[in-house]
Amino acid sequence: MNIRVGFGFDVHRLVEGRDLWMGGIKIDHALGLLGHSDADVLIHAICDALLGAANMRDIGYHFPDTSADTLDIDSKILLRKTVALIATKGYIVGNIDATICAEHPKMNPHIPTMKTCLAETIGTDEDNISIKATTTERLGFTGREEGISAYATVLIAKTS
Ligand SMILES: Nc1ccn([C@@H]2O[C@H](COP(=O)(O)O)[C@@H](O)[C@H]2O)c(=O)n1
Ligand SMILES: C[C@@]1(CO)OP(=O)(O)OP(=O)(O)OC[C@H]1O
Repeated sequence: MNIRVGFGFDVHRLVEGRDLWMGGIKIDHALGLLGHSDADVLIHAICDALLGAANMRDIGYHFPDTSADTLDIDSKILLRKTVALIATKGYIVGNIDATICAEHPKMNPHIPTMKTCLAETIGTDEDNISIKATTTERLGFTGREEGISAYATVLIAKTS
């Protein structure tokens, strides 16, 4: 079996007047992430990791932030399209391990729902999706609550 690893990283700025989308779900919070899309930073990191694993460039290459087609788009659509892109090279998602860096809100209560949502979106078992969260101990831009970042590592596999 041909397996490959990929890594993704993304950052979005926290602002007033936007919804906070994370891992495909809307989380109740005073601030939301700014972006051309819904700015779901976790999904964007996962898309980049999948594309990197398949050596297929990155999310902005396939879904430009200059396009009207991606304005305010639900990032679950981008994730579904990314899974379809790697499938053109014969790859399926093996497993995903991701970390969200956010001072607030607490992600832990939402992680089971995010896992269910992402597993459905990708078409894989929930056990293949690990999501973790950490503060940065009030240090840096995430610690000052100016933004949220996310990291993702993935394994993809070609079964034939
Ligand atoms: N936005 C966050 C950040 C952290 N968590 C959970 O709290 C634990 C402790 O965080 P530290 O940054 O102090 O290590 C962490 O391991 C997570 O379980 C969270 O849910 N949401
Ligand atoms: C997702 C896209 C496309 O809507 O835009 P943003 O929501 O701004 O997100 P980013 O992580 O900067 O990169 C990729 C983009 O092209």
